[in-house]
Amino acid sequence: MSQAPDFSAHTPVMQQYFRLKADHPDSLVFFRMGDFYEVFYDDARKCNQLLDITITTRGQSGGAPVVMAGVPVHALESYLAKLIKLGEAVAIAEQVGDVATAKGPVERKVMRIVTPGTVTDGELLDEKQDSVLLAVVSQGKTLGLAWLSITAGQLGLAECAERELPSWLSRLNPAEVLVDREKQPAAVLAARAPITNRPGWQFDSTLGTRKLCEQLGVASLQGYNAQSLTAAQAAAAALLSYAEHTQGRALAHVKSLTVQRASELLDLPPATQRNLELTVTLRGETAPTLLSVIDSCRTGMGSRALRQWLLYPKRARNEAMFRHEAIAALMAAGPEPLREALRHVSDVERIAARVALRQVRPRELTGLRATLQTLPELRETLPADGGLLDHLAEGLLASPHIEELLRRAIAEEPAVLMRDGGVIADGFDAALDELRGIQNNCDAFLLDLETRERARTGIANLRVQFNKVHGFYIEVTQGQVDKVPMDYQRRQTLKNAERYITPELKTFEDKALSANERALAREKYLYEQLIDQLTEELPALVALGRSLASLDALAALAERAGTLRWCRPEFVNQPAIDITAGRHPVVESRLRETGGGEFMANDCRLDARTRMLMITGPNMGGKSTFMRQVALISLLAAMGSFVPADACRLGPMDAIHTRIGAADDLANAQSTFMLEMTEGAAILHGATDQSLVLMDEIGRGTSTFDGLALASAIASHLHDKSRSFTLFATHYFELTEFPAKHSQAINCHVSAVESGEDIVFLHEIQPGPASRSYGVQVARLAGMPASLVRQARATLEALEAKAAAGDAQIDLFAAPPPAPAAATAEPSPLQEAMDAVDPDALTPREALDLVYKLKKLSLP
Ligand SMILES: Nc1ncnc2c1ncn2[C@@H]1O[C@H](COP(=O)(O)OP(=O)(O)OP(=O)(O)O)[C@@H](O)[C@H]1O
Repeated sequence: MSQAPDFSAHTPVMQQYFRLKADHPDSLVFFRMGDFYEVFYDDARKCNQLLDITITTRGQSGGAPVVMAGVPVHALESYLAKLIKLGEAVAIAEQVGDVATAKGPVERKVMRIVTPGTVTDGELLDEKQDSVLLAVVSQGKTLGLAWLSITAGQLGLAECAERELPSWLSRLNPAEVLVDREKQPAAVLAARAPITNRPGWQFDSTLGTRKLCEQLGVASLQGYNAQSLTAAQAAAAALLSYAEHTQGRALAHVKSLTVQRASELLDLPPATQRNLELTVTLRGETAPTLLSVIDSCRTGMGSRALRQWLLYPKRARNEAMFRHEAIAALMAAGPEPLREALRHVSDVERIAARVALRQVRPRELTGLRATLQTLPELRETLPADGGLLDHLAEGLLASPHIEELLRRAIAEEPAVLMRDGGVIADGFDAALDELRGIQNNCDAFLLDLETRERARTGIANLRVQFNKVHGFYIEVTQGQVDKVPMDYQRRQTLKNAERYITPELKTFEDKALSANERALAREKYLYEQLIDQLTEELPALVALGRSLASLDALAALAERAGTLRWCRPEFVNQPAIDITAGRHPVVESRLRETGGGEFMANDCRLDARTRMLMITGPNMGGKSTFMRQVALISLLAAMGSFVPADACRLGPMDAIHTRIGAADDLANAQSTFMLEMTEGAAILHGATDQSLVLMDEIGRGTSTFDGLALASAIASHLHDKSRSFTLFATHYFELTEFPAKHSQAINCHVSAVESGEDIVFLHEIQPGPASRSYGVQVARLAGMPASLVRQARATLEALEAKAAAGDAQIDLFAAPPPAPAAATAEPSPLQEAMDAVDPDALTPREALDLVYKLKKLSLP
């Protein structure tokens, strides 16, 4: 047994500090001392580095000076925001005892722990993005995932193989990841989030089932189809324990659970999310991205819903079709009245969470009240669509008496913080009104007393007054002091005046001051009671938040569809990507903003007979833009949005894979070419005949022949084996021969015309291969020196002449040569050992052992 540390050599306050710190070794402990939160020793040094606050030493404790730093109480939130961004956890210890009556140091307690994944303060949160806490645990070959957004009140569960984890991490974008201290899955390191170690015993399936059932108020997880997800349940156990631990209470508002199965979602691997710039640009900015173009939401919760729809599109298309129907109805009615009404709506989703955590502030409740008051008007603006809109309208009905309660209970314009009082409305509570009456009568009493005392003493300029430090007093100027009666007791002497108190005034003072204190205490009590009542209404509040969020997101999509002239996509059951006059939403809006000219719309026609487009044409011609726009249109349709096209018909789709050249992944020590091949390999393994694959200039990272050979082999694989819908952009002219031997591929090119020495891009996709690549012209456009361009042109002509006179072309697409025949009919020991290997199940150590073993077996 480990012994409790001995702090007896320290001062009583520091002993108290060390005890709290021992309970929170992984957090910075902010220790409230009067108007400051102090941090000590190593925490102080860390804060000094991270926050740039001054470090000092003061006094002595345990035989050494106390190293400390402090932040003022009023500035806490801004410091917390910085620390959370840096991935730190902070335990906040408040003074909970009575300073006046405490013997020894006043009692202190950690009241909340703020960590990146569990923050709930509006000031610390991104309005448009949920903060997600994720727990990951491995059970055999399966990883269990459980995640929670405390402010949205939503729990999620999933299970996956280790190699699928990066996809989940990029989708969930967690703010903090919990792992088993003893058994951290290696792939978790791919998360760009702080990792928090938790004890192994907390990752327990049985405990998880129990905690989930308790949380959701159900007897079994069968209703969620989650009863067999033991790994995910184990993760949920640790997740819920940690969330409760940081909040210091149960999470009453978390009542919804979503079980995500990768097989039900349109797969968007990390490379796709990155390359298509869905929520962040390749440079890491939040605009211009697909989300920034479609998000014209009026509320933060609307923006968050839209992000969710974008990143979790379903393969089954019924939900998306309901959204299309709702958008059509909103467009027919005009979405503006609804959007106007949404301007008066507060973030009900987050307010509900803060009610549940008992952190809700008075002004948030007036925001909620105003929202509830606009609901009737908002409902008026909703057209009926016989589906989703009608369903969402029902969600708005849920809470008539909450509005009534808030109207009666909370003042018109309450104080910002409860501690100042002035929050509860007059007329709500008789006892409070009476106490306030005493305070209000104060002025009348003082005036009356002043008149009486002036008459009694004959001092015409005598004044009865109050200040916070000295309380009530009667002030007499120095010249009149000799007229003061015997019962006046001196309270304070000033330069020009004396201040007195009388027994009558003292009695009044006691009554008034205690009334003030009692009124404040009464208000606090009433506020707590109000929160109790609101807690009872949480299911209605949560449902209201969801409905409003969805309505806002739909109204934004309707507004965008109208403003940007988007069309309603149609889903069909046959294989098809049939887009008429499609546009790239982000490039088009950038062109419009910068006055860069009109976007050239293009068609894309793929079906069971034509599955691959071999796209050629000059650099800068618009190949990447075209390919991306096909993917973005498919994704927008799947999430339930209208799409930037004149018409769009889409068959079933299970994934969007992209391989688009990016900068070297130096951080992971991978060369451009290695990355290209790794990503390419992942696509070839994953793509099916229902996948959309974008291949942009694959093979360019190596020598021409290597690159060409690989590119053609990859194209063949996609065409013959995967049979995916493939857009294949290339600079290898040789590949324009590909369609001649592959019946489901056709050539197309982006058009450009030469005018003199210059080149004009038309950005139009035309049938057939490009006639030339115009690389030299593009270099000229880019400002290469004229002499260099002349030299390049001469070299190019020489090369072309040589090629024309040369041998017949090699057949790039000939069937691959047969694999060398096996030496014997029996499999060799080496072959057998290889067959037994399951690469995904190996630890690095086992992999190394295996290499030794194989090496040995391969020796003659
Ligand atoms: N359809 C279009 N209408 C108008 N402008 C376009 C269109 N397509 C592309 N552009 C413009 O041309 C620029 C280059 O397009 P893009 O990057 O798609 O060319 P690319 O052929 O892929 O070039 P590279 O081969 O060098 O990668 C875009 O940034 C955009 O400004």
